[in-house]
Amino acid sequence: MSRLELVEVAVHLGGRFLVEALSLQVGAGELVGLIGPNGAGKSTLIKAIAQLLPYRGSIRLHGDPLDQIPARERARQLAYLSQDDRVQWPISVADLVALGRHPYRGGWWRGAGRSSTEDQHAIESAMRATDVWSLRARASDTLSGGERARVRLARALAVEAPLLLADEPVAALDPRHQLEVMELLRTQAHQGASVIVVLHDLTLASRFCDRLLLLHEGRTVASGTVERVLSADHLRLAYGIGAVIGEHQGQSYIIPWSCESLVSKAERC
Ligand SMILES: Nc1ncnc2c1ncn2[C@@H]1O[C@H](COP(=O)(O)OP(=O)(O)OP(=O)(O)O)[C@@H](O)[C@H]1O
Repeated sequence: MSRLELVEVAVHLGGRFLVEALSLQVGAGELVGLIGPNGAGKSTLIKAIAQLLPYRGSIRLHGDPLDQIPARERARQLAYLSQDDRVQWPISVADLVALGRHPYRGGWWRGAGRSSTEDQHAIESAMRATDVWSLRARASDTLSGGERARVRLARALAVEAPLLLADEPVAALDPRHQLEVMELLRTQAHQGASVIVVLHDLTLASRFCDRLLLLHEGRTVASGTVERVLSADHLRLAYGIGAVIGEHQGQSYIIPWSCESLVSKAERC
């Protein structure tokens, strides 16, 4: 059984379908890349899986409908890294990352403030893995964009959830940190997590993901292996680009090269 199973998922908002008839299975140990142009529905789909948007169809985790899993249990099972990187208050980096352990703590009447040895271990190892340990005493609202992105990823990793949903975790990062974060996500998967990552960098998607789902206008254009999804035809269809697709050390790299005429919805159907 797949750990996460989406069947015919649709999100209808603002009078139109933002995601339509989308099915996907993600197993334990898989890193799945969600790609597609701006407005394709990637964040909408991730938010629906995270139960932050109403949807039709079925989303199951370990065979159970996600919307019926009690909120606290769901918060332990599913870590969500949103695209929105605003930090509104001067919370310390360590305290922000520690919020990832909130689902493991009791309510205020059971000593909510106390963190266990496991909590402290999870927080420290997430901060070290994302290279933010040295920032732990800093106020989060004074960080650079890339530092903030890594702190937010640390918070998601601190949950130690079997399902990790990461919406554009490398968008603000320099090339070295991009590679490090992708390695980290792959390590999470190798250690047994199911990871879905939204990416715009097609080479990172190709190098690190086990499978890809290419969305356009809320629909699946292609799904499956990197080779199958990242074809010249699919890139032209979804993004309206011509791309240089090459190979280095046995892996593909993709350089967006030219703007091609966009294929209209009517032509695609
Ligand atoms: N709450 C909403 N109500 C109406 N329309 C929405 C809502 N949220 C998103 N949309 C629209 O749905 C479409 C898909 O948005 P979404 O954020 O999922 O795209 P995306 O693929 O993540 O894009 P990007 O790469 O730009 O982040 C967009 O056209 C967006 O304007």
